[in-house]
Amino acid sequence: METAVSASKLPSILWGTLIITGTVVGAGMFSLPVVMSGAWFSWSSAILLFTWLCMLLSGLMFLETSLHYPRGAGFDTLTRDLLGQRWNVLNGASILFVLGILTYAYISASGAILQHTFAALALPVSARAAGLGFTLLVALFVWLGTAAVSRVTLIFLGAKVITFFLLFGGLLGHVRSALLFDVGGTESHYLRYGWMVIPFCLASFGYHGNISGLIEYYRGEGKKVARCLLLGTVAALMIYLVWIVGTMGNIPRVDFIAIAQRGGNIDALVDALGNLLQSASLSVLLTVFSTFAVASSFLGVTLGLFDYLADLLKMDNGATGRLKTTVITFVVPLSAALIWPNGFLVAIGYAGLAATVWAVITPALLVWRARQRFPHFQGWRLKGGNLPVLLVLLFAVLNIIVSLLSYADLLPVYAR
Ligand SMILES: N[C@@H](Cc1ccccc1)C(=O)O
Repeated sequence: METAVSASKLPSILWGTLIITGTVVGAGMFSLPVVMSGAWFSWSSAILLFTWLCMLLSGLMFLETSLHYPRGAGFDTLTRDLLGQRWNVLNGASILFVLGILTYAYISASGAILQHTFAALALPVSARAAGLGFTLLVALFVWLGTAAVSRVTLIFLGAKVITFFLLFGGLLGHVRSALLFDVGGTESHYLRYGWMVIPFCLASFGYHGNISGLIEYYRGEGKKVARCLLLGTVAALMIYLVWIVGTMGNIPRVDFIAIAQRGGNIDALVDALGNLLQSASLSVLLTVFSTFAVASSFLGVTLGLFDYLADLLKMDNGATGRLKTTVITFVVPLSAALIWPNGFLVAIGYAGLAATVWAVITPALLVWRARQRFPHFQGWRLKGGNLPVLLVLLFAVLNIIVSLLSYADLLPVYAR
């Protein structure tokens, strides 16, 4: 028995770290340079760092709560048991909304980036047609199932990582510190543009749907999972910092106004960078990187939405059942993308607001209730008592206020 246990060793924390980094880094990243252009580099980095801390803490709170329950128990079980059915319905609705609006964002992003790629190959297609075609392809993989998706995702993820390093090696070499610190800028107010950045940073650090899976993967070993959350989010933070240094150190702040006017979508950003770099190989890399980056996260999020809907609607897992679920998964986001192809930035902002419920408030409330209900727990615990819980709740309130003010047009916007 002893040998059997030690023979099946737990997987290395490297894999868990990769899973977390893979989920965290996605569409949100492409919204950052544009929405951060008002607050610019220094303030935006500070806001990014603060958001990272709060999102890591909320993830650890969800982890601590999960350890009181059988392995595999997810948001639904925990929330219903500790916070009641009413909050559980609200929480479920916010999960569904975030996955749905992210699917929309990916369709609009993939249309724009593929149109750009085809144009570079002298093949004119419309963004709508490209988005539609690509979405049907993704839908096919989702219909085929998790095994197909995980293989394709692995290939895309590999391509994404390799092109990221090649590209940013190149981009960082071109960074000019005068641009990064906006030395010649005519405006000295940066912080007032910082508020509206917060929900976008929140969306960019969302990963909380993957924690239950990871607990199962490490067979309830809380300390290992906590390490993966820490390392995985730190890796994402590093990637984001390199990304904003690479973009803000190459594109002058004023140029972002024109990028935002083109809908703030990825193609406009890629265009601006490509023009400034004057390097054909870097432009190609940039296009390849953005295509793979969008494709890999697109598959991950839509598979999440598919599973969630299949479970919610109790759909069967046969070919016809899966086909029905696939249609339900894509029909609303795809129709929205065909009607409004330029809503990428707006969608990420809404995702940030909705994710505040399930990725920030719910984990804080869960851990607070769980500590009352199981006061003598011996397993892994987040240190610091109520202080982190309070910090995370304050962060949630700040996000809600900022989002509402922003929708009421009461916050200064630099580029729109
Ligand atoms: N962090 C992901 C989005 C996401 C949000 C919330 C949960 C899961 C994923 C991105 O940047 O695209």
